[in-house]
Amino acid sequence: MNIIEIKNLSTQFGNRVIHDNISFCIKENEIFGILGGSGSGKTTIIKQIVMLQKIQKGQILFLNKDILTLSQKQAEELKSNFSYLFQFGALYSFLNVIENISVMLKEYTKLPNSLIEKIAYTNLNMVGLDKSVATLYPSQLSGGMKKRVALARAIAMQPKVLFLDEPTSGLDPASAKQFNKLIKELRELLNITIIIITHDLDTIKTVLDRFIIINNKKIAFEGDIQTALKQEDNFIKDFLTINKDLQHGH
Ligand SMILES: Nc1ncnc2c1ncn2[C@@H]1O[C@H](COP(=O)(O)OP(=O)(O)OP(=O)(O)O)[C@@H](O)[C@H]1O
Repeated sequence: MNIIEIKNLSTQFGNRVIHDNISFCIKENEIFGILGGSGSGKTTIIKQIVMLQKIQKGQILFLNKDILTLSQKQAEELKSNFSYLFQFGALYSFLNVIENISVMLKEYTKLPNSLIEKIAYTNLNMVGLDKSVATLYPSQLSGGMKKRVALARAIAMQPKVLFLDEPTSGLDPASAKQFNKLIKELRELLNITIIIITHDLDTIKTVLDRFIIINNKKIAFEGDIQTALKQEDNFIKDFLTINKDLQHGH
């Protein structure tokens, strides 16, 4: 079952064409990657899916419904299905860990504080952090811990679709590997669809079920890593440059 379908999407800014008639589907419960060079329009697609950026030409369907035909109320409801972990998704420095995780719940739900706190602690646990960090402030956390807290905040509202923009950037290789493992565990635990923008070959190899590579305004590749590695296309080969590493599985 497709959760999101992009059909014949074309986008240009001024006279600069970013996407030229691109189409692809994201299946429910998969971990899907959007890959491509800098400026290839990865973020723009995500912004269009979550209705932060206007669709200029083409269609985007969410669970078979054209998002351009939604009423204001339906659009708001749709948006509540989405959650993000932005690349520089900063935590509020003046709030401690548990308060950071609770922010959205406090703002957008009418749940009693005691329940919000329980949910926040559950989410803290889900991202692999001990409750002893609950009262620490962001400045007291490592980069990997900050990412985990931001992830806990992103899943607190129980989204159907989670968007991760370069989730492992800035992490050392070991922390990045652990974070990748966590992403897969969360998909199982929460039964959600995860859409990732990434350049991290370990993420591409071990986390993504399928991905697209955008090049020169078009989709240069759509499929899984095994299929990608068999492509003769030079651009795809170059894109997966460290493919020795990929093929040998370490
Ligand atoms: N609202 C906008 N108005 C004008 N130009 C824009 C707008 N949004 C994006 N662009 C341009 O469109 C191109 C694609 O941007 P986008 O952020 O989607 O790329 P990206 O693939 O996510 O890049 P990166 O990997 O560097 O984050 C860029 O050249 C950007 O400057």
